[in-house]
Amino acid sequence: MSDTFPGQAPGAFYPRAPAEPAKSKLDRWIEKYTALPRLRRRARPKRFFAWRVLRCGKTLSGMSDNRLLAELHATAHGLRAARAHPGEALLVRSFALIRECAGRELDQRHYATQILGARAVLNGAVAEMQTGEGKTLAITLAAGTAALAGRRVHVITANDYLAGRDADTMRGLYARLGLTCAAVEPGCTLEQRRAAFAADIVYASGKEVAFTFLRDRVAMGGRSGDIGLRTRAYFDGSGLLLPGLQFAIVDEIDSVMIDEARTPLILSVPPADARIEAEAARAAHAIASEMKEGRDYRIDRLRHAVELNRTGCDRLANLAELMPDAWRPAPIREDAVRTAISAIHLHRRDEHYILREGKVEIVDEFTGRTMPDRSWSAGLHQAVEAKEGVEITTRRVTLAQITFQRFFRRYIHLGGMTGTATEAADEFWSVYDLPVVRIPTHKRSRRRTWKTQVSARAATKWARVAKRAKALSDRGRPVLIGTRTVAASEAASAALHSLGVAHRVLSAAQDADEAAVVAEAGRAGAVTVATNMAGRGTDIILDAEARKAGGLHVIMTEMHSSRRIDRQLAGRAGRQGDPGSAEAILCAEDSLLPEFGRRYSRLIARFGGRVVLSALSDAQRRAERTHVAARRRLLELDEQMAENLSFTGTPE
Ligand SMILES: Nc1ncnc2c1ncn2[C@@H]1O[C@H](COP(=O)(O)OP(=O)(O)OP(=O)(O)O)[C@@H](O)[C@H]1O
Repeated sequence: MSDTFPGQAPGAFYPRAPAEPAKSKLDRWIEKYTALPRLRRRARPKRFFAWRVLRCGKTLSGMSDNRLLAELHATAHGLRAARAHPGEALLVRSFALIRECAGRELDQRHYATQILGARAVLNGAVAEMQTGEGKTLAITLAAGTAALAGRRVHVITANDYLAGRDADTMRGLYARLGLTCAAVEPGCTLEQRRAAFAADIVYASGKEVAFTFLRDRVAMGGRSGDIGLRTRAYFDGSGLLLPGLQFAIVDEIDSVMIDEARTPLILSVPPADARIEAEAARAAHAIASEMKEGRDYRIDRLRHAVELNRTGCDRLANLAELMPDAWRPAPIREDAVRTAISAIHLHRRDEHYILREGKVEIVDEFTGRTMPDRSWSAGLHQAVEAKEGVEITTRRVTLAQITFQRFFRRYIHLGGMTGTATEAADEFWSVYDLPVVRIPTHKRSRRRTWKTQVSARAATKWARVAKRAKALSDRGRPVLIGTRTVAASEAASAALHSLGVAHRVLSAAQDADEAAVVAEAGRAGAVTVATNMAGRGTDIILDAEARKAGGLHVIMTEMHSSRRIDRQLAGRAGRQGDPGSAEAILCAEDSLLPEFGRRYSRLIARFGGRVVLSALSDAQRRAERTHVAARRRLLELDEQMAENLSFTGTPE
């Protein structure tokens, strides 16, 4: 089956895939047995292809830089002429040239497995390459080839830090290929953003590109057809920031396109009457603080919902004059107070959010990072601000919104890589039409998984964690302690202090010197406490002494709400055939349990570790199912909204 990589809508002003209506269940079912196997076959590892690239590389290694450049020009010309079906020989040539340039520029030549991964991406698949297999370098083969063929490539990373880091590392290689490369920094001006997106290869987080696309959609002002856009560009400059959505390669694709896909992206502006909004949020908070759980309201922690009872509603009716006029009608005041109660009881500081310079910043559960430019919707953000007594920001007016699911489907070509795709293979297919293929590892993994320890109380857990870290660090092994929240990082840090273990902490609250902390985490005897920030994409490089002592040991101190995140954290150890180990030290008070079944956490604590472990695993599976259902609901709503809008004449 021949290789193919589209990405170009010939001659389009703003190339992007059409917004297709949702497929019926029957269509999906038929495609699962017809299209999916075909796509998988096309992308699956073909060792002969890798062998041809390596062999071609031998002929290139003796060439001068100038001769190599001439070869590159000829290959780029061939790729452009071939359009969507370049043929295997051209791809082999292009891969071998990029590989040779990487050898000269970075002193790293792609391994056969990286060649297979990149080929899968070019063929529109998700390549599952184990953690530490070198996806960052593998992506350069796919991105470089697509850019040489004239496509505008977006390499989407899991966060802004990785976008900057990867662009900086690979810029020299791309320059050798005659290609420009840029990273999009959050908070940059529109001009800087436009300049960055003009590069051949752009590294950016998914959120940055999606927001830029939303801005463009607003700027298009309903003209999304080619002629409309060209006419507008002719009269007043295009004003658009992106050169369309041609070719995306998504690193850590499950994090970007699945975990982050639970909330829609919203482009918004502040409203006119900000002062009254703030007054209402403060009044609702004051009333909510007077009310009592059980007497006035009930909290369903499983569903994250608050219900006012009769007494609560009556009490609120008596206090209604504290609210501004517009908030006095019963449904509105009740909604505001329910939100305030939820802010008080269901949203915890240093877990769901942190306070930085008087501002509430949401902490993303999956990445452990703060999301300074995001806010909770429906007044919740303001309610949390009122609870914290900080300045209340205004609820913003929505200009445009899109879900990640619908955004990524607008790319003409889509492919990606991750270490953890299998668990989400069904979702990749049903939502994005992406098959998943497994790529073999370069070297056999030497990572050992130790037996999980479970205790009843959190205090015992932290003491065990600190003891383990001390014992290993004394033997010269670096230790990474993975936590789920900022508060847990503090607990781990206190336990380490009590045993006199020197360590560093990396969390959403202290992310300024991330690169420096990561750089030191692989030194012999180093102990690092980190939230999920270090759980994905982070490359902890061991020094010789640490390698000799047995490599990095990862301690997971809590299960996450998805098995993929646990696997990513363990994957910091034993990379590229290095020695290493990972273990979980858990307890019955871990927050995964209260979130999904606090009712029985005390009960199971009385039983042994096996019961707690199976309750935790059960809670994890339940959390996964809840999240899948939430994403499906969000997508259905979004598709419905898009259909209604197109019915009323707005096609995007
Ligand atoms: N071909 C190569 N030759 C030598 N070193 C390599 C090669 N490819 C990758 N590496 C090194 O392997 C390490 C791991 O690479 P990288 O961080 O890209 O892995 P990854 O697959 O993205 O891991 P994760 O899934 O954890 O994000 C890096 O230190 C990188 O420099």
